[in-house]
Amino acid sequence: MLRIAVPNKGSLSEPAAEMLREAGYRQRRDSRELVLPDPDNDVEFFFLRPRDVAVYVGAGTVDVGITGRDLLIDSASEAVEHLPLGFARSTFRFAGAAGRLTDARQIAGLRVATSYAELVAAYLRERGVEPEAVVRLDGAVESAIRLGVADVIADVVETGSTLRAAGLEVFGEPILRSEAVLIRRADVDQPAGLDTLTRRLQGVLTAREYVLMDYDVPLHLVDDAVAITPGLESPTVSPLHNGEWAAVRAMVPRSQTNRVMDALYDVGARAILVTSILACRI
Ligand SMILES: Nc1ncnc2c1ncn2[C@@H]1O[C@H](COP(=O)(O)OP(=O)(O)OP(=O)(O)O)[C@@H](O)[C@H]1O
Ligand SMILES: O=P(O)(O)OC[C@H]1O[C@H](OP(=O)(O)OP(=O)(O)O)[C@H](O)[C@@H]1O
Ligand SMILES: [Mg+2]
Repeated sequence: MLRIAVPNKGSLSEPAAEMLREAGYRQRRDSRELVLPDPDNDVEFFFLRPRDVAVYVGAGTVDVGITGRDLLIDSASEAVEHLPLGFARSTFRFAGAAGRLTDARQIAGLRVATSYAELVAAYLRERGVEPEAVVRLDGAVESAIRLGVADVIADVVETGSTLRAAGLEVFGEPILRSEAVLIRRADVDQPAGLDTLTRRLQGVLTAREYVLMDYDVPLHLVDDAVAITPGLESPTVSPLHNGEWAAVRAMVPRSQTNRVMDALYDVGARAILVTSILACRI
C-alpha cells in the first residue's frame, strides 16, 4: 500500500486534496483526521504539517508526499522532486525598505529574517555573502524590519500585496520559483504504486491544461484548419454524411481557446464546440 503524505493546513492543503480527489482518491471530510486509508486505490494518506512532509519522505517512513519546492529545499532532507503539480505557485524573494537595496550581495553584514533559514543560508553561502545573522521566524516575516529584528527579509511572494502593505520592496534576482511538487525519496527503488499515482496526477494536470475542440470544416480546408489545431499527436478527422465536410476533434491548450476558435472561424470552420476534459490518460 503506497503511503502518501499530504499537507494538513496552509496554502497547499485544499488544492492538494482537490487534485487527489480529481485523480480518483478518497479525501477526508473532517480536517482533524490525520490518517485516511483508501483501500480501493491501495493507498493510505497521512495528513502532516506542510513543512514536515519532506522530513517524513526523506526518512522513508512515508513513500511520497505533496509539499512546496521551497519547503523541500529548506528541509535539506533526502527527498527529491518527482512531479511538479502546478498549484501554489510563488517566488521566493529578498525584500527591504523601499529603494534601499538592489542586490543580494549587499546583504553582507546585515540581518535577514525568514521562515526558510536553510534555503536562505545556503543561497547566500553559495554566493560568498556573509550576513550578520539569519533570523528564523515562524511567519508574518514582513513585520521583522519594522519591529527591529532584521534589516531585510526573505519570503514567499505571490501577488506582492503583503509586501506592499508592509511598505517593503523586493530586490535582487528571485531566489527560487516554487510550486507544489510530488516528492519521493532519493536513491531507492520506486515504491509500488507510484507509477499509478503519477499517471493519475499527470491526467489531472492535462485535463486542467487542455480542452477538447470539435468543429466542422469543408474538406478542401482540412489541412489549413488542422495546422491551427495540431493536437497532442494528430487530430481525429472524420467524414460528415454530406461528403463535402469533415468533423475534426483535437486537444487545445485551455489558455488559447478563444484565439484558436477565432483562427478556425477565419479559415472557414463552423460549429466550433469546446468541451472540458474531466479526466484523461495520455
Ligand atoms: N500566498 C501564497 N501563494 C502561493 N503559495 C504560497 C503562499 N503562501 C505560501 N505559499 C506556499 O505554501 C507553502 C507553505 O506552506 P505553509 O502551509 O507552511 O504556508 P502557509 O500557506 O503560509 O500556511 P501558514 O502560514 O498558515 O502556516 C510553500 O510552498 C509556499 O511557497
Ligand atoms: O504576495 P502575497 O500574495 O501577498 O502572498 C505572500 C504572503 O503569503 C504568505 O503568508 P501567509 O498568509 O501564509 O502568512 P504567514 O506569513 O504567517 O505565513 C507568505 O508568507 C507571504 O507573506
Ligand atoms: Mg504562511
